[in-house]
Amino acid sequence: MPYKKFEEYNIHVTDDVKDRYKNIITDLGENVEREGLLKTPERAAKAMQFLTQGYYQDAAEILKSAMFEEDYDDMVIVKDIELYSLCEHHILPFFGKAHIAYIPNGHIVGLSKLPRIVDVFARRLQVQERLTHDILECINETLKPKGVAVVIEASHMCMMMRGVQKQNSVTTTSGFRGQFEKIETRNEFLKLISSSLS
Ligand SMILES: Nc1nc2c(ncn2[C@@H]2O[C@H](COP(=O)(O)OP(=O)(O)OP(=O)(O)O)[C@@H](O)[C@H]2O)c(=O)[nH]1
Ligand SMILES: [Zn+2]
Repeated sequence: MPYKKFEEYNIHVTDDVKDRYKNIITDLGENVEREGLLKTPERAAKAMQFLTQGYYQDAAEILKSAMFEEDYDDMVIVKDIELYSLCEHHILPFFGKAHIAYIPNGHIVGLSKLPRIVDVFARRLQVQERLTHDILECINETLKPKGVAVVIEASHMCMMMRGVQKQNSVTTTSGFRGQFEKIETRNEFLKLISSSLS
């Protein structure tokens, strides 16, 4: 998908999405003309566009914008990165934490860029497994580190508010590339994030 600024996309899509929300709310049995709902289609359209803005952002460009030459070749971990995404099956939220580690290979990356790319991939219709791999592969292909690891723990509203209605289940997904495929390196990472794991 071509990269387009969120603001550009925002302007021309809002009216179409707003009209569709009007129809959905009416079909659900509500009166869209009552005072409390008058602005709801527009608010919902803006909220949904915000939550899916990742389609119009380029995660690799974000990483490339802050890569610095550096000899450091030990593990770098950013843990407890909160994330909010939408499950592609029900368009209901899933939310939790991402933990990311990499071992530099001549370049380090600006730390804030890791949470930023989590948001880029989370703000799309997702499954947790693909979200995990999107983040992993983006770092692997762009930064070309000696190793990269991503762990995501999340709760899915589609399993809480409806369906199976389980309030306490947490889903963990993980991906490991390069040196993290070695058990000792992987274990060191898991130990360092263990206080954050549920
Ligand atoms: N693997 C995976 N499954 C997910 C994710 N988010 C939601 N799901 C599941 O997607 C599945 C869709 O299954 P279906 O049987 O087609 O849908 P459903 O009838 O609404 O299923 P129930 O949720 O069991 O009521 C469900 O089992 C959800 O729990 C995710 O991120 N990863
Ligand atoms: Zn779901």
